[in-house]
Amino acid sequence: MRLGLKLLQERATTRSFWWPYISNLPETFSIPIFFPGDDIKNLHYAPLIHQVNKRCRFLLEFEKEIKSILGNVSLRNHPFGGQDVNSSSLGWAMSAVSSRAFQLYGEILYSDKHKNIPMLLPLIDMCNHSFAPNAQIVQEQNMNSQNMSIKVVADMQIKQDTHVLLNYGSLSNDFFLLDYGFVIPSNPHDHVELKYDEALLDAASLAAGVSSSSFLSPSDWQQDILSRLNLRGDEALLKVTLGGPGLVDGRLLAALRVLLSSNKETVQRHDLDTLGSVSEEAPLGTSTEVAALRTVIALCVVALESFPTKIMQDESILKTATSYSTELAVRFRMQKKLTIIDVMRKLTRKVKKLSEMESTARN
Ligand SMILES: C[S@@+](CC[C@H](N)C(=O)[O-])C[C@H]1O[C@@H](n2cnc3c(N)ncnc32)[C@H](O)[C@@H]1O
Repeated sequence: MRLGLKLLQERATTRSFWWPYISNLPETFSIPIFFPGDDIKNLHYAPLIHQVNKRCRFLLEFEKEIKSILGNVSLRNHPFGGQDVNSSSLGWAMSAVSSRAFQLYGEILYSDKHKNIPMLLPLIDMCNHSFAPNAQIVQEQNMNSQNMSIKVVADMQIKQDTHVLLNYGSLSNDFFLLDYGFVIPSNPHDHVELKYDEALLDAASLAAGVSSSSFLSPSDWQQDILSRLNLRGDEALLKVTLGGPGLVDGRLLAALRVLLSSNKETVQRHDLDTLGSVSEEAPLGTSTEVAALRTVIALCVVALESFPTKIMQDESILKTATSYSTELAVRFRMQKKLTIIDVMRKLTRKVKKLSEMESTARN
């Protein structure tokens, strides 16, 4: 927000050096803090709605704080030239920074870790995002150096009239929408958040035709592993994800494999990383693996059903959507559902392969 305040200050400064840049910034941003209430609801995804509301509350609180600080400041000492600073101008500044600033490295903190500093880079910030970029930002020397330079370096020959594209980072659609106001179709880094809940796992495994009493009453050794996975105890972190490069949250997969295995010795032969890796082929045996993956598929069905609309309905809403914020909200929730379906497809393929292996071994 500090950079946002600086931007507001320069915007209020007569003959600011930065005026040519500031006057070319967008006047409005299509990010969810500016969506009408109905389109925030239209996101249909509680974790993002929570983040949007949190940012809106922050802006309102910040407005109050700034107004109380600036209330008695004389015009001569006013940092914004007497201009009103309210949640709307603060929201503009926050959006300008979140959608255009790049994280560059500042001084070294310890070993080779740098403190990241957001910086607005006129001209460079004209480049759009792509996961298949044709250029990258190269920073030479850190921020405190006299010789610091920031360049856009092409990774390949870029033809005339072709967009110069940078990779903004391996971000989920939550961040792309929240900070930049767009959604990437088939984003390999998109995921869906779920709450790890043993009653939900029990219901999902029943629906998947997998029977185990361990979900509601795990044995002591299973509880011990769940604690090591940070899924039990007062400080437990119950947020798990489906999708993204790992396909299934390693902690969720490890928990399912462990809860569905009755063989303590086999489980204890593996470390937590192996237990949670989806690329690890059936570390606890084929039948445990099939049961674990079927339970995840059933969890996917539960997650899909928690959305109030189906993809087909979303598609027809998109055909008639009258505002850009409605379109973005619907595209966002559609991508979440497609992410879940992609996980289901990939896991179903794995289950099929494992089941074939199991029946070959039996015959
Ligand atoms: C750093 S600016 C890039 C330049 C911007 N297109 C402009 O004309 O000023 C970031 C903004 O560009 C747009 N943008 C960047 N990459 C995009 C993409 N892949 N799809 C849709 N919009 C994108 C979004 O509005 C985002 O907030």
